[in-house]
Amino acid sequence: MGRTLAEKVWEQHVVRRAEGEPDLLYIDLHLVHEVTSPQAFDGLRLSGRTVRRPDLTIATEDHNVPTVLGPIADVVSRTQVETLRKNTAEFGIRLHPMGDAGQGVVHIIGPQFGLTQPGMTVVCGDSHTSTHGAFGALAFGIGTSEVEHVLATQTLPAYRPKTMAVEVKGALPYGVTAKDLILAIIAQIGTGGGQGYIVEYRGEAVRALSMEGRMTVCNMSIEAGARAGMIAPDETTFEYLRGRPHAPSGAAWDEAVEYWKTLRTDDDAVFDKVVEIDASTLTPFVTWGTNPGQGAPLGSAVPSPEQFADPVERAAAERALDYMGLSAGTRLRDIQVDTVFVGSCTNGRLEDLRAAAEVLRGRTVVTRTLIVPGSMQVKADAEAEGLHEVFKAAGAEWREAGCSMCLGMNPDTLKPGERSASTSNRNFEGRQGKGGRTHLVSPQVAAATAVTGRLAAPADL
Ligand SMILES: CC(C)[C@H](C(=O)O)[C@@H](O)C(=O)O
Ligand code: SF4
Repeated sequence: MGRTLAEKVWEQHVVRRAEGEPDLLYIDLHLVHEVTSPQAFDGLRLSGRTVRRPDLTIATEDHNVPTVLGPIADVVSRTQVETLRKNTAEFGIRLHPMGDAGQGVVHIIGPQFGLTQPGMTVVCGDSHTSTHGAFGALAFGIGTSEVEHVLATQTLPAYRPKTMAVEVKGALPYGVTAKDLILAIIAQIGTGGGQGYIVEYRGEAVRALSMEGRMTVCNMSIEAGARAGMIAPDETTFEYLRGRPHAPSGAAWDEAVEYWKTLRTDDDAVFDKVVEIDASTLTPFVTWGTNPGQGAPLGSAVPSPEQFADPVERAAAERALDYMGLSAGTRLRDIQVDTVFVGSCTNGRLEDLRAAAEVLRGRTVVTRTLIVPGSMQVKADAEAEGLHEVFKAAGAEWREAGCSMCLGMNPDTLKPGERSASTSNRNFEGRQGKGGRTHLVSPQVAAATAVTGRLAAPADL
């Protein structure tokens, strides 16, 4: 019987298998940031161990960094960052600190450097590691004790998840983006729908996505509860990787591409579960609730909890409406926001900033609008194209790279009761600051919303 992409990459990395035990997987790339690594390094020190492969380990400062130049005011944040600096120096790990040209959100810099490659196993103490699956890598988030295990041994014990295919038929209509697609997928399968599975996104609409769009989709796999998300590598992948600092070159490149081409699900392979979605029916999608599955087309209204047959979902909707300060039947386009955030590892890449700039060019924002590049390289690239001038002329704030308002671990937060349209991936209660209310949207919708002050698509302008 044929094998799925996930099975192929998994099998390629098993270094030890025993009945009734998790497989021991070899890890090709270990990404590290300041939040989930301190105890892991402490553990190494306590047991007198070293880092097995510092050359396969790379660290960056992203969650706690302010996005305006200057020192870190918050003591906890500053300590985390200083601790990462000490740890990486002591254990010989490459670090991209604040202000460094290579610094950025961990899931943006891996692909940007060409470190993330098809067929690899990639881990990080961070749930959105699933982003790297866009390259046909098997990439997942791990806990702090697992971070320690990988640092010490470059391996990870893991049980093999089941496989799920998300078949996206048809083509995305004009103006409908990768973000809308993944929000629609999560609304369909639910935040627990992917639990226990590695999801492979397939089909015409997925093949048509750019690498950046594919990363947006895979990034949010975790929001459907999946262990990982993957997309088979193809010409789009190879073109993205060609010439990047860590991509193979010369004869090694040709060899790598030959191998990468084998990384696809065999025609006779069987998935444990198959979900279908028709891309041609989709429109811009936004969330109204407090989990990423509580979303709906922008053209619809806030649902009434009674619409949910499942009692758990109904109760969740009730609570969400209460927290969000929304009432059933309100048109989503009538929801007024006071803050717009374009950024994060979901939508903080150059293509996202271009999309936002296209909408904001020659227009003026009426909300507080933060445009935060996902990395310093993205910032440099955007500035080389003059995008920062477009943002500034529109009245938006152009910031330094970091996780920023994706989560309240740095100075960029919402105040209680404030409402944002955010290109990030989580709309949990308090995620962007205590009492803050988050609507997840695409960069295009974010920019249009900044112009009108209400949830809007570019076509509304
Ligand atoms: C802080 C970190 C552990 C966390 C994660 O695991 O995803 C963060 O990146 C997030 O997006 O919530
Ligand atoms: S940008 Fe957001 S989702 Fe991504 S790593 Fe940072 S906090 Fe997590």
